[in-house]
Amino acid sequence: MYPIQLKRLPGNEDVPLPRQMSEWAAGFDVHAAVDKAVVLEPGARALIPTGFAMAMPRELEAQVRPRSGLAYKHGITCLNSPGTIDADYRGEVKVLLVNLGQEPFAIERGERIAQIVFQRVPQVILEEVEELSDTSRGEGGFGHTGK
Ligand SMILES: O=c1ccn([C@H]2C[C@H](O)[C@@H](COP(=O)(O)OP(=O)(O)OP(=O)(O)O)O2)c(=O)[nH]1
Ligand SMILES: [Mg+2]
Repeated sequence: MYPIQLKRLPGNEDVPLPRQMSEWAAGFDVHAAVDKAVVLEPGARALIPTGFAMAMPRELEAQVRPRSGLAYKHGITCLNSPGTIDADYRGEVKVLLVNLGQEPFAIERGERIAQIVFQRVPQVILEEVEELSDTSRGEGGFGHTGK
């Protein structure tokens, strides 16, 4: 169990903090902290505040992912999916939504707009070399094994 600290930002006492909607849910739903409804026209995008900031252990990241219901019913998804929240980020968590549907969509205050999933990030060291190890794939990629 990793401790995650959530800080509610001023003026957002009425906006729920992220929460699981079922006991074993991987994602914690996050809520829109818009002052008034934001209408996303088809093709438009908007950066939606969530009313909280957080701190997590260094070995974690949080991914901001779309909710499948909003995507399926309304074409609303996260443009930069999955969004990356770095462990050292202390600003307000925001969700970059885009409307890929055919109709305008209103995002209301308090509405669940996305979900965050916590992941462990391996610590790595990058090193520059002259040669890479041989493999049977070599430089093949982008469909070279067939359709
Ligand atoms: O969906 C997102 C994606 C990012 N962020 C915040 C947390 C993250 O740590 C920071 C930077 O995100 P990212 O590294 O994806 O963006 P960048 O364009 O590389 O910005 P920066 O130069 O600030 O790293 O923005 C969010 O609140 N929501
Ligand atoms: Mg970055």
